[in-house]
Amino acid sequence: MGTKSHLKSQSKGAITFKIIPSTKEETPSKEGKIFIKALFDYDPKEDKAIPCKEAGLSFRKGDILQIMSQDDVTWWQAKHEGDANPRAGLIPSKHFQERRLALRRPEIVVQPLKLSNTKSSGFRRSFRLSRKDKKINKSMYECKKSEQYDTADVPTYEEVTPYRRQIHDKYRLIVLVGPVRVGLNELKRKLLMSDTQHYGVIVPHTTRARRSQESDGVEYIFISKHLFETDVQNNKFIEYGEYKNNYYGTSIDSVRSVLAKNKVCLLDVQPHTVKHLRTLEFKPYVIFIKPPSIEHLRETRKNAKIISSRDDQGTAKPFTEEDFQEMIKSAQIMESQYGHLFDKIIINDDLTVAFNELKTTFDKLETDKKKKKGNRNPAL
Ligand SMILES: Nc1ncnc2c1ncn2[C@@H]1O[C@H](COP(=O)(O)OP(=O)(O)OP(=O)(O)O)[C@@H](O)[C@H]1O
Repeated sequence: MGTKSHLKSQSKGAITFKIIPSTKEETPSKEGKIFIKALFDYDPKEDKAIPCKEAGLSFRKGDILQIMSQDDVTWWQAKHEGDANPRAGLIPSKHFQERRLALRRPEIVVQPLKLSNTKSSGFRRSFRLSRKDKKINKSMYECKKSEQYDTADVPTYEEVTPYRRQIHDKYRLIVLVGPVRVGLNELKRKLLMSDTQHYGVIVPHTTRARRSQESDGVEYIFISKHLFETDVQNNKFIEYGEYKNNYYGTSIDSVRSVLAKNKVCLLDVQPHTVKHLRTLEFKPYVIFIKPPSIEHLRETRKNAKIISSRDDQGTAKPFTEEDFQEMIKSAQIMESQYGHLFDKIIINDDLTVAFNELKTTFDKLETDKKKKKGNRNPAL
């Protein structure tokens, strides 16, 4: 969608962040330590190529590893972050892992997701309905190079740097991703209601006519088609789409304005958009909301109603078996294609349990920071 160049040019907002040259994997960080986030699961016992299985270090997708040596081009030495044991284990180097995964690629059959774009009419309902209508660890690490995923088709490792929010820093952006109808809006609404001062959502732009009960800048920011198209040209939108001859979009500035109010900005986007948001300015914490098994969907959603995506008047209908199957299939595709971008996965089975897990995740991030910094400032 081309928001990247714009986002890049705006990334100066981060004060404490240091970029390292993107081509030098071996460049040590300021403290002389290199940390990487694993983007795949690794078990040395399953690896036929490793020279000594006992010397290997197993890890899971999402683990943070500290690199101890990159002297060998094929096998790096690493240990789990925070592990007091000084003994490092062998892990495949980025180059080696990329090469062998690329060779294995034909086996992986991943269907491209049908994603909303300029001409799409099937984008999330939340895009079209105003939010007002619907009442509403451990140490943290963040990406060092927002460009990495653009170049690396094969997810292996991503270099990260310890995340320390400074007192005057804004909150990180919270990005929620999930298949259509999994319950993103419901969870967002509950979060907003739980603390309206702390959480915020963006006001989307639209070119549709304002209705009598609506106010500009509240339900939507109403703009002309011409201006919308100019803004698209200028990469001002994170996502946009067309529905019934009108444009709807989420602008980058609308995210900034929520963060400027010192609120946690809750934003739901298509998964392919996440990589454009992974900038030094936003440092998004990405949560994938996943459906439970089909049996649990049948059980939990038996009284739930969905609003038809083809109907702007809000007509509700019950979930069908097809809706459930689609949700599960779409979640599988999302996870296999974009799983390496998710910081956390929450299963929306029982709504209250999912909400509490979401809340605990945020609270934990904040509590950890408060403890570390010894002050009362919330930090996400
Ligand atoms: N855990 C749950 N248990 C029961 N019902 C749920 C649960 N989560 C969501 N729902 C219900 O499912 C329906 C769809 O949820 P919601 O509108 O939040 O989904 P969404 O992912 O935001 O949809 P869209 O993609 O259309 O924007 C709503 O009626 C909601 O109340």
